[in-house]
Amino acid sequence: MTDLGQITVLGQITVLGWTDFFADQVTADEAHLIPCRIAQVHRARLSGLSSAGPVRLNLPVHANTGEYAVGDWVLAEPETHDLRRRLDRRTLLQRPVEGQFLPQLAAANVDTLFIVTSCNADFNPARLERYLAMANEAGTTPVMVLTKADTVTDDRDYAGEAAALQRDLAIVTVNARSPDAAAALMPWCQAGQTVALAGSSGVGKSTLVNTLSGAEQLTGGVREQDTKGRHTTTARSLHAIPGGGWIIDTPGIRNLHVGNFAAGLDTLFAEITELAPLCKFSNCSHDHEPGCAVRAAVATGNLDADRLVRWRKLSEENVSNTPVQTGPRGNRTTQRPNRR
Ligand SMILES: Nc1nc2c(ncn2[C@@H]2O[C@H](COP(=O)(O)OP(=O)(O)OP(=O)(O)O)[C@@H](O)[C@H]2O)c(=O)[nH]1
Ligand SMILES: [Zn+2]
Repeated sequence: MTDLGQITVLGQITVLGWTDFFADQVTADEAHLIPCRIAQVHRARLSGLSSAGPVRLNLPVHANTGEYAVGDWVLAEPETHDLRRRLDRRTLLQRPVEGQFLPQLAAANVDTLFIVTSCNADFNPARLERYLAMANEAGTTPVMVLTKADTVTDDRDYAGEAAALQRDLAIVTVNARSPDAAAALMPWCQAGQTVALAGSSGVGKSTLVNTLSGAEQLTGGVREQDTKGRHTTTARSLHAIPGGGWIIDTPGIRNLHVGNFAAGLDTLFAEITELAPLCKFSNCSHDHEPGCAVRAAVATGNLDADRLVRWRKLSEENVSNTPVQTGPRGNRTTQRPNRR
C-alpha cells in the first residue's frame, strides 16, 4: 500500500487519531509497548500503523482476526511486534448478519460515517435510514454524501429528501470523480479524524476514496487470494488523506439489517421518540391505542405518515434481531453486546 508510507513523514501518533481516550488506558506496565492502529484485517493476519510506519502484527495464539476491526488501537511489543492488547473503542460500527449471533465488525474509532448514495434510482429513504441507525448506534456522526450530481436528469430534490431523514444531518452533494468532492468533504477529514464509508454497491465509495486520498490504487477493496486461488474481498483498510485524515472503505452492503440498534433508532426518529411520552399508554405502539400523541401528530400533518410506517417496520425488525436472555428471575432481558 503506497499510501501507508506517508505516515513515516508525519511522525506523530496523534496524526493517526490517537487521543487521551486511548492514552489514558495504557498502564505503567504497558508503557514500553507501541500503540498501533489496525490498517487491514486479513483472514489470518493483521497489519497496522505506528508512528514509525507500517507494522505487521503477530497475533496471540488462538486469537481470531474477526475480533479486530480496521481502526482499532492495539499495543504491541516494540521489537517483535507481538500484539499484546486491544484498547477500548470509542466508537464501533457493526452490523447484524443474518443467521449469526455476533454482529460483523465494520470499523472502529470512526468519527464520521459518510453514508453514500447516488442521485438516481439508488436513492431510497428507507435504506438510508438503516445506515443512519447504524451510525447513531456506533456513536459516529453521519454525513449524507449524494454522488453522481453531474448525471442527474430529473428535478427530484434529493438533498431536501435526505435532510428530512434525521435532524441536523449534514448533506453534501458531489461528483465523486471531481477534485471538488475532496474540498467539499474536507471539514470531516482533518488531521487525526477518521471517516468511514457505507452505502450500496456502485454508488461511488471507491471513487470517493480515490478522490479523497488523491490516489488511483483502489479498485474493489483489498483483495487476498483464498486457498483455491480465487480473489475475494476480505478486508477493509485505512487510507491516508492528504491533510492528515483517515478513510476506511467498507464493501457494498445490499441489505443492511437492523438489530441491537434501539438507541440509534431513537436518534433517527427523534420526532417520534419525543412524542411517545405524551401517549396515554406508556407502552403505546402508536398503532391502535386511544390517546396516541404520535398518530395525533400524523393527523394534524405535523408528522410524516411514511416516517411512522418506516419507524414501525425498523423497530419491529430491530426487536426480532436483538438477542434476548433470561434474567435472574426468569424475566426476559435484552442483551446488548459490549459496544467497546
Ligand atoms: N458521473 C459520475 N460517476 C460516478 C460518480 N461516482 C461514482 N461514479 C462511477 O460509478 C461507478 C461505480 O463507482 P464505485 O466507486 O466503484 O462504487 P462503489 O460504491 O465503490 O461500489 P462497490 O465497490 O461495489 O461497493 C464507477 O464507474 C464510477 O466511476 C459520480 O459522482 N459521477
Ligand atoms: Zn402512541
